Amino acid sequence: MANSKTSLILASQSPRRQLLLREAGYDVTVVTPHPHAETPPREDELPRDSVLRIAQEKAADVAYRVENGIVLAGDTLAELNGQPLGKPRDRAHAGEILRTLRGQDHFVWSAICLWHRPIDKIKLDVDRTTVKMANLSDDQIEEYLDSGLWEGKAGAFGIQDLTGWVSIDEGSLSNVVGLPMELLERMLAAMSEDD
Ligand SMILES: Cc1cn([C@H]2C[C@H](O)[C@@H](COP(=O)(O)OP(=O)(O)OP(=O)(O)O)O2)c(=O)[nH]c1=O
Repeated sequence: MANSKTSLILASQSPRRQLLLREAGYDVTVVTPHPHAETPPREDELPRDSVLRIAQEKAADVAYRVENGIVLAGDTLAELNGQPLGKPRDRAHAGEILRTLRGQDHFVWSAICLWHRPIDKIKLDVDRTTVKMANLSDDQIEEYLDSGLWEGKAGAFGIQDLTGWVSIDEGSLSNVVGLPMELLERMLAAMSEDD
């Protein structure tokens, strides 16, 4: 269970992952993975497999720089009809993604990799949430693009920014924000049971 004594080394520059962990009472130290640690989703790879692979790449990059403790890395992608939707390149790309997603049920996948140093025990798992985006008007999309809040977010949106416009059909909210907290608790429990 999460408690104030659980210490994690967060292999992520994501402020949202950090906040979710701190709000849940974890003691967090951040060590950012090198940008080259992560290789982008491949064309022949399912979104589920991409997030699992990339979460492990980020964890590995930090694990080799840490002597002791549990390293945590995550990765998040949206998926529409089998196609991965990552972070937008720029405003125009964000608009294109949002026009594709509006009115659609789609998935958000987040993977977690836990890497226990120095024994190098690794746990890797993934969660999926089904998300519905309202049929946003062009004006609503422009308003959101003007806010700049789409930057750095998979699927070009933050469910936390679009209250009332995006809802969850099934699954975890924290998974959409980038770190499925329920899955994390189960993985940490499984890791300590193995000891
Ligand atoms: C779909 C969705 C994504 N996101 C965010 C979560 C992730 O931070 C981001 C996807 O990018 P990621 O590559 O998973 O993570 P990151 O680049 O932010 O951080 P790092 O690689 O250092 O771990 O999109 C939201 O905040 N809200 C949402 O509704």
